Amino acid sequence: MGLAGLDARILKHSPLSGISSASRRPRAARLTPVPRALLRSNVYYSTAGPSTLPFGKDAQHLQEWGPTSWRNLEARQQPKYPDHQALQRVVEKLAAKPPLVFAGECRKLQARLAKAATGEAFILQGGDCAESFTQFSADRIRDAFRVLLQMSVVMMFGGGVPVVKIGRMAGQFAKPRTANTETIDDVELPAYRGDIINGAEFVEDARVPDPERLVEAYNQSASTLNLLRAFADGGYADLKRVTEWNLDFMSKSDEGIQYMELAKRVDEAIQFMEACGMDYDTPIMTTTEFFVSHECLLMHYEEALTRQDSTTGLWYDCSGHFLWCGERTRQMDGAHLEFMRGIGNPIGVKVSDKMEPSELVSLIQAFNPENTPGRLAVIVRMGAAKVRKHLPALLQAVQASGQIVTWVCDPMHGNTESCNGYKTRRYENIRAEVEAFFDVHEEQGTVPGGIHLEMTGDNVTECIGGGASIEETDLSSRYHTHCDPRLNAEQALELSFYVASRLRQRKDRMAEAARKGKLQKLQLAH
Ligand SMILES: O=C[C@H](O)[C@H](O)COP(=O)(O)O
Ligand SMILES: C=C(OP(=O)(O)O)C(=O)O
Repeated sequence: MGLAGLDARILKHSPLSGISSASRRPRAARLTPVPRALLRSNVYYSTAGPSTLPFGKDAQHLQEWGPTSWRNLEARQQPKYPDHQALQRVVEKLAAKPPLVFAGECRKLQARLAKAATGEAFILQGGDCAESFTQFSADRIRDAFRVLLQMSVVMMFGGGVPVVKIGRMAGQFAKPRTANTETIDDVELPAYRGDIINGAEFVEDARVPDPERLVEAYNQSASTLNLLRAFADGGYADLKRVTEWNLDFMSKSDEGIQYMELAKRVDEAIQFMEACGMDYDTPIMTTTEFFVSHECLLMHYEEALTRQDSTTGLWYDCSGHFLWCGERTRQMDGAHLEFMRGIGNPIGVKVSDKMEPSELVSLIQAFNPENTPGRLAVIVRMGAAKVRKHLPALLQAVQASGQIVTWVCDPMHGNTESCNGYKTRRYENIRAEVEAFFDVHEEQGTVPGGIHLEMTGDNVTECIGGGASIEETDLSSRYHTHCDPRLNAEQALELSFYVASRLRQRKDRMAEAARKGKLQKLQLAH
């Protein structure tokens, strides 16, 4: 968003055909105040920049592609709707609705992701595991947005790089499941697959997939986006409000206090720059860019929101700026890959330890045949120990093939465990995976480009540990997620301080390498 310089294209509706049947942790390193870095870190946001096209209009792979070509292939993790005509009516209705995002915004995000691939920016992607109809409220959206803003300030100020903010919001409704059914007390029902598909209550009626839910998800996404755009552009994200973003329940926590110290330094830096004569009232300082993303899972929803950009002729899935392909649906011959390879949005693919290096190279080739920087993020989710074991070979294979991708760490999905009947994750394991991710990149000379988190601005007790000291026995107290456990605001902020310290180290190393390179050149010249 950050609509300054927004290149809003007029989009044509796609010619859709009918539906086929078918305890305390060690503190992060102290951060040094670097006012100039803060200001510099925003510089490239001031211009729209070149619009990176994901592929040429006549790209070979687009010849046989269309928004419906996925239907010829197996689509995993799809609901079985009892009434296909009802589904068809809903898809036609959605196809006539306005796009939620614009092609120009997607291209802008792609340019940001390209920066993250080379270490000139860092991605912060976060939000609910699954958005819910019943928990939808303006306050919850504001609180999630606010924590993401706080985290980005910590990472920008501490790490000295621009942070690209992407919410798992405004469309993150559909969930892939390990099992098709759920059994409680000998009663077996279809699994809950996200509010866009069926209801979470453990009763038979709720679990029947209902196509009308696609419309409700679209409407909720439109309202969420509307609010997010207002927060991003309407004064809430003004850097002068940096000290006001702390959530009330965090004001006395270690993370809240550490954040306030940092925020005051940012505030002083702004005052200093103003005293120097800087004109504060520019969009760079008073607004922010914010993008939205979700898993590209429910194919009929994605197809219905796919539109052709009239200026470039390319197709964009206008349900969100960034879409990712999940670990369970990334088969080379599957419908999800087929659909995603043709859309112009920047995309991601989740990768576990099951991925072989050669398979990853083929997958990247399929998703990004023209090797466009920023087009593809590889989101690694393996668990800390597995990252150290398996990631080096993946990095080496991709490097050897010359492929440009943005490497992102999802430290949530490889660390899920069961405790007292709850699905949970331990903060220490999450942090260990982030640490391993940075370490391995450092060893391999590659670039850690971002972090992907299931998190919330709420004071929930779903993940164990961290400075918040949530214990196993606390899980029952505020466990609100409909699917997977999320970091609460305090835990998420704590993690951002750790990431900031690693970004700072990375920046210092890059500066040192550049200095040595210059010195070497000078020595060679004499
Ligand atoms: O969020 C991701 C998946 O939907 C989730 O981890 C699957 O969980 P399950 O193994 O309980 O189905
Ligand atoms: C399902 C998800 O992830 P994965 O595909 O990595 O399991 C998710 O991010 O919600």
